[in-house]
Amino acid sequence: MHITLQKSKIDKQSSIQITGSKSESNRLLLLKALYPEISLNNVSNSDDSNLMTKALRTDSDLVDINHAGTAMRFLTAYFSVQEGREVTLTGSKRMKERPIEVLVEALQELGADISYVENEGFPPIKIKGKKLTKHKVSLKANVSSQYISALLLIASKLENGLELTLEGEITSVPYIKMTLSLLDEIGVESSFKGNVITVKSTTNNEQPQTLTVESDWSSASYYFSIAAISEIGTEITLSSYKANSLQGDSVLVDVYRHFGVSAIFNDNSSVTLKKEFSNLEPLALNLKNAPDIAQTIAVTCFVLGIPCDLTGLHTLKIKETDRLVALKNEIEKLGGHVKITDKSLHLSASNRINELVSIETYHDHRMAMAFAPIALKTAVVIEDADVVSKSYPSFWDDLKSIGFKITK
Ligand SMILES: O=C(O)C1=C[C@@H](OP(=O)(O)O)[C@@H](O)[C@H](O)C1
Ligand SMILES: C=C(OP(=O)(O)O)C(=O)O
Repeated sequence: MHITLQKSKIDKQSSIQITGSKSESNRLLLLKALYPEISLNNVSNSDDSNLMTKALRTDSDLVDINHAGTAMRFLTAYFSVQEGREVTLTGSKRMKERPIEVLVEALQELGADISYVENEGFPPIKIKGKKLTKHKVSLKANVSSQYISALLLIASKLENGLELTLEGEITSVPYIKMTLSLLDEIGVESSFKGNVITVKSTTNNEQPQTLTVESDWSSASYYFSIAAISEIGTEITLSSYKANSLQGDSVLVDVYRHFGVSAIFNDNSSVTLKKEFSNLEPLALNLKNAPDIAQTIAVTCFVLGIPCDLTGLHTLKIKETDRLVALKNEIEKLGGHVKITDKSLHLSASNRINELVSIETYHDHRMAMAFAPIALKTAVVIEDADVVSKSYPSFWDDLKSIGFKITK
């Protein structure tokens, strides 16, 4: 479904309730499968979390997680320890191009029985669940933190816990810390010192406990962008957010100050974004800790005519699409100038935006959502707009509710 966003102006004051964090939800859903006494509130209604829920419930021997990267990685670890169970874990065409070797090798090192069904190093994989007896393993930490989180999530159920040694520069660190914080919330002890993470074996925390998922900060990024592009004085209130988030993307609060957007927390349950002033200074930012907001920030800069240098983007090439190439292609269609390397993006200042450009989304929810705020300046077409359901199914309805004019 292609949609057209007419040139729009949003309400001076508006509010949006955003669904739970996909990252927190997918971790907690797995932990709930291991510790059934846990109850969850505000679980994400995203496709990726629905697929995770289904995969954890099914007794089929074929599990297809479509485009869901965290589900693919977390379930690889989960099924490895389901004794006596045999599962083939597969996904979309793109998922079959997203590497999983670092995780598979670490699990095999611990004793897991995993084999590749098509191409070495990539899904689909066949897993024969068994008891893992070893408890020490080293793995490369600069490709994806999801491999590390996957191992940590099952660690407390291993006989002797787990000691992970992380090799090389550690990427997306806040996601690893999120995993450890959630383990701590359910009573699993761990430590993260230097490049070594240890998790204690835990069998006795079967106390009933309810955990509330905070809303998704990556989804909030699109409203930071909308606020930055809107008139001074515009306010958007987002729920349910807290100042002390487990999600690294909450760094948006600091990043968007550059664009004159303030973020004030109200009673630890919502945050109000307000466009306070304009600032056209160039932006330089390393996003290795928050890769999912790179597209949002690049588009905000382009629309405002602000040059930017974004670095630390080495993981973007193996996400839903090669996000560096996708950003360059689409910003250039709109009239911008972008240079990319394998890990950085440079955007030059520009002062015009081509009208009614059709934005290709490459099966990537974040391409669709990041480019939507363009409509505050000029009409734009978003191709395959339903891709947003991967993380934020009601995105287009929510934009309409604050004043965006959207037609099919
Ligand atoms: O653990 C997680 O929930 C995630 C980790 C990040 O991936 P990488 O560690 O591969 O950068 C992020 O991009 C992804 O959207 C979610
Ligand atoms: C990279 C993402 O997700 P995943 O890796 O879980 O597919 C994302 O949501 O931006």
